[in-house]
Amino acid sequence: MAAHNATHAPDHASESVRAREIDAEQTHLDRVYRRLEEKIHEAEFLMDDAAKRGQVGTPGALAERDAQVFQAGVHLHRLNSEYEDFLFGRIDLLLGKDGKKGPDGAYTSVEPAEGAIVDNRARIAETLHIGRLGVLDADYSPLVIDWRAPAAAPFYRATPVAPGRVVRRRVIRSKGRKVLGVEDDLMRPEITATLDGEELPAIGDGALMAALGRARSHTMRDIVASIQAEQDMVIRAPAASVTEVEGGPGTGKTAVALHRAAYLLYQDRRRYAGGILIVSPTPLLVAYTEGVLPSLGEEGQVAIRALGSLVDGAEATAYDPPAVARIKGSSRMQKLLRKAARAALDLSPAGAAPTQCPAGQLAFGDDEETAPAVRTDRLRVVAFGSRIELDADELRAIRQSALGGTAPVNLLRPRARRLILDALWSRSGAGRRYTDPELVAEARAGFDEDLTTETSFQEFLDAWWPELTPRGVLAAMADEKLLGRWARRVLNPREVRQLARSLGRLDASGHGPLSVHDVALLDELQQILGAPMRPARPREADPLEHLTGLEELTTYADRNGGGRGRRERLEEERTDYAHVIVDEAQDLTPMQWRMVGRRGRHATWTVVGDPAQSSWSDPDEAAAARDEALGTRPRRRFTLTVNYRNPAEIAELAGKVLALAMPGMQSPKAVRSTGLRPRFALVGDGAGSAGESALAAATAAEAERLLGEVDGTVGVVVAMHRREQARRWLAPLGDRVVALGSLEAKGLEYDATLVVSPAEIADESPAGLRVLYVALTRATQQLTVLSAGRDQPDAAGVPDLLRD
Ligand SMILES: Nc1ncnc2c1ncn2[C@@H]1O[C@H](COP(=O)(O)OP(=O)(O)OP(=O)(O)O)[C@@H](O)[C@H]1O
Repeated sequence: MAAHNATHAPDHASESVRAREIDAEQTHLDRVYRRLEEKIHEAEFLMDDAAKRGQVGTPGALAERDAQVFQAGVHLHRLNSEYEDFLFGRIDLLLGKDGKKGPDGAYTSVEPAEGAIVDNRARIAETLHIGRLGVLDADYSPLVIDWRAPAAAPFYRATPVAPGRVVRRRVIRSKGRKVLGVEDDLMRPEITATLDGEELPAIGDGALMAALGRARSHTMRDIVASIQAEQDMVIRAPAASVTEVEGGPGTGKTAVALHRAAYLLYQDRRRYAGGILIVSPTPLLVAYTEGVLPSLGEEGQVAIRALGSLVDGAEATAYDPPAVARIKGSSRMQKLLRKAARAALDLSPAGAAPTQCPAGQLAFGDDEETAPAVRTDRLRVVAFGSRIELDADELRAIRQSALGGTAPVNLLRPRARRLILDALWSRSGAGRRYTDPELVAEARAGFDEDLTTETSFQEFLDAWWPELTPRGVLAAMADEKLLGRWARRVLNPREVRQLARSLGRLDASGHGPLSVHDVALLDELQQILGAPMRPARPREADPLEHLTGLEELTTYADRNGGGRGRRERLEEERTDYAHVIVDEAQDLTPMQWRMVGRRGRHATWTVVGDPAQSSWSDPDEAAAARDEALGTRPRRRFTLTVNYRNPAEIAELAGKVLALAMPGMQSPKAVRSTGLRPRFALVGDGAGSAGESALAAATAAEAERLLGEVDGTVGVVVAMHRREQARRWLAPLGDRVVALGSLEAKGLEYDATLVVSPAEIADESPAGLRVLYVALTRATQQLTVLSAGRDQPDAAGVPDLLRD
């Protein structure tokens, strides 16, 4: 933790020293921009030149041209993106142990040379500026070091306890091309250091506190200028295998995960051209975080997806009450879905069990409306002049035998077809007419050909072994009687009823509102059924890809119009990633772990979470599913210990719920305090609609009061069933206020938070106390807890759950 632990020098510098230091940084920034402009011109020239070479056809010229286009495209893509604080940091370093320089032109040694400090006096031997991208001067000396480069690591890692070569660490604040201020931390306050003969001054109040004090908007900001040492260790951890990060609320897990994605791309762009997937629990958190990577200069290869949007063509919009969520998320569903997918074959529209099959119960491929009215309880064919028939029992036996394999159900159809032909052939007795095996084989080939080219035979197959869709099977499970049969020894009758009712919101073809849990079931079914056999979509030719074969240029093209749609489609089609980052991992249900696991079978992983915030009721079951998804890959574990979000006053109150929810679990240490204690408010008495309107009035009044207190956003957290109500209550207050169901608050933060009826939130589900802990840890400045009768508040309005 660099800035946090740093001994901060009092601001001795006079205004003129401050102005001089700002001027010096301005001069450097001007130089950087001049160099950037030169590079832009160079890149444009190269692109132009490369286009001309395209007309020369020799292989050598083409290879050279491709390399040039690639380089120029990378430069243009990066340089064309104007960043507000392109340059944000600087370190002043002592002479290194050896004289070696890295590829970025900086000395590589971490430790100072012997004799670098004499009698507590030292000379600054190297000054490095840190920015969002690396920029070399025309003579290859480093003007700006990329924040992800090894040479930038001391900017984040140096502390007064282990300062290495760093004497002064400076954060530069700028807007556009203008430097506004600097904040310094001295890592070796005991020494007097000189730079170019002048004493090194220290200015400002430290960068971290400045960053934390800023008002929050509806989107997250990057933290490149103030990443702390323990966070930096995670961001720069080697990519191999699995990196697991735990830490309490506000410790920067989400921020670290996003910065790690940018770091991995910087380290090994080619490898991660295979894509990085960031899985977020809710669309709200996706919207909150998705601006961070572009601000770090990365967007092309990273897909941030909510759990409910991981399956193409499905989008979770519905909410499942906890009891239903528990059934759908449980790993017991695997067995049930396997059974349902196989049994669903029996439900063909004219199948052997028509009474069990409400019309249109299943979707058959794309043309469900024109499903043929073919009998599937017997098969009659005419071959070699005689009639052959298979009855219902024989067909059932054939189906059972075909399903004996483990292959996906839709892919077993050719096998079933072969077994039917075998049975018909044997019934025909034709094989016995020949003794010569060659003649037998010839007759059999003719027999098969005659039958399989018959339209009626194909129609029978289509009806008897229809192509099942995940949605169709899910919809079939809404029939309680059928579901009860399929779920025998897996779910109890009450669970069967709850599940069937919940799936009843889907129409016969499985369309209708899906929940985040349904999406994981669809993914599992997709796996069980296998991809429907469709003609491959013709791939669109991309002129730039044709030129270079390299992803970076595609990103450049996307930025410059035209290519974006294509990139989004590529993301949609991609199901296997090179690296998977799971945010709020404690919340994934076993079925969701299976869904996410399938997207990273060959990936390396970063998994961040906090068990104390888990809204899943059976953590052991989820842990087992997580182990299965991550396999036997070795794991590297990190813990983040400092809460950067909540002031100590709010963290302390939340700690009371933590003690109830997870006895013995340590709260992270809050890094600052505001002196403002959380406020307790009460809803007036009243039952029924009077009580409801009192709650509405008190919620709106307190939200309005908080709006007056803070510059940024106010989050109002209510129990899930009150979400819609609360949105209506708060609508007149404008868009600085957001109403959130308790489960939607995950990962988000607001300047002020109003938590409405803690008891109601805690009673919502078996994990309710942990969900309440999440709600209480969303505020960066102020927190109000509003209690109603069920909260049993004391005279001061403190609800029972939050009393000592
Ligand atoms: N080093 C830092 N410098 C400045 N701000 C930071 C730093 N680390 C974290 N923050 C800020 O602290 C807040 C909390 O970070 P983040 O949301 O990543 O925490 P989290 O561990 O994911 O929290 P939760 O578990 O509650 O979702 C964010 O506003 C983030 O920008």
